[in-house]
Amino acid sequence: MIQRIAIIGMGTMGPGMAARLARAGMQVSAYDVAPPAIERAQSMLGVAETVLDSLGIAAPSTGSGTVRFTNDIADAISGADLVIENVPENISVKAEVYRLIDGLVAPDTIVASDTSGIPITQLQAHISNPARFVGMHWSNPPHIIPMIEVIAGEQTADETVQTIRELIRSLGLLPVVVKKDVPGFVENRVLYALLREVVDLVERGVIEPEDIDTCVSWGIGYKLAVVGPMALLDMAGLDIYNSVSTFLNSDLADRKDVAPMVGKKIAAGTLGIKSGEGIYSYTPERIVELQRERARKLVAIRRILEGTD
Ligand SMILES: NC(=O)C1=CN([C@@H]2O[C@H](COP(=O)(O)OP(=O)(O)OC[C@H]3O[C@@H](n4cnc5c(N)ncnc54)[C@H](O)[C@@H]3O)[C@@H](O)[C@H]2O)C=CC1
Ligand SMILES: Cc1ncc(C(=O)O)c(C(=O)O)c1O
Repeated sequence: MIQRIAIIGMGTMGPGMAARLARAGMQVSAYDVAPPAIERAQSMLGVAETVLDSLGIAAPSTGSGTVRFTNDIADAISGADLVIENVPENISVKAEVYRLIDGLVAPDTIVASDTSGIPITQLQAHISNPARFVGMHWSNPPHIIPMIEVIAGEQTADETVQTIRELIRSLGLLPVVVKKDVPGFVENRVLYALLREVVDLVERGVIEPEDIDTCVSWGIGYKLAVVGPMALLDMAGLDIYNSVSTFLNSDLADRKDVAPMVGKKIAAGTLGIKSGEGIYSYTPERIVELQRERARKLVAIRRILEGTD
């Protein structure tokens, strides 16, 4: 049974994951190579805990369920039943972390990666016990979004997939097992198809960013939270889908590279919220306000969808 979990990498995703796992009674140890990241993660943990309170996900009454920060990877991993690698989406950075983990874990410890879409088969080539290596892809913000993808690589044992699936279920979350180790898995294949199209539409001057956000959030986004895309096909009618696809599919964005608009913004140092400007501009006050407002709305919607409101 999984009780002790080490998270390696405490940037954007780590603190929310740690908070959520601790609420389920897990003993979490949290490590990052960068001391400022640990400092930031400590305050982000507090924010995530407040959101979990508002979701009604109470801390265990038994005194279990803690998050312990450490700047020593051996200390973080010692005694862990599960190690979740959560470092940047770069195969050589991840491989170097697996090399370190390899020398520290017990033979039966499961090592999971929160990769957004690097095939698990590629990642597990860098670890000496690939049968115990699995993809565990959380969605951002991880303390609020209940769905987690579970992905086996070619060498992952079925038992490893089942253990992680059961762990996610025991947290009260929704595991989705992806049956083939395709790049991007499923969530990001769907998201990136949408992102490629919206960036293309803005780049071609078809629509302004604010208007496409309204169109997607209040049109398909709002609807998809209630009616999944396969169910939506039935709601619209397969004959309609067939008619529209006949003229539309060949006109959809299909570029293989990344749109120039994105490269230009990155070259100018405008990366989004983290640099104060991206598609939109953000003041520090606006960032705090947006984070609060988004968490509040996501919590409210989730409670309604779960029927708890
Ligand atoms: N940002 C997002 O929306 C999502 C990201 N992911 C995936 O999760 C993983 C982490 O992503 P983020 O949290 O966004 O990245 P991030 O860049 O915000 O944080 C990564 C953290 O890893 C630390 N780090 C770097 N090298 C390290 C090492 N050798 N040992 C320990 N720590 C190290 C960095 O100091 C940083 O704090 C990536 O694989 C990413 O693709 C998955 C779901 C959503
Ligand atoms: C833009 C973007 N890219 C990747 C991910 C991910 O799931 O890995 C997300 C996310 O929201 O979680 C994302 O927004």
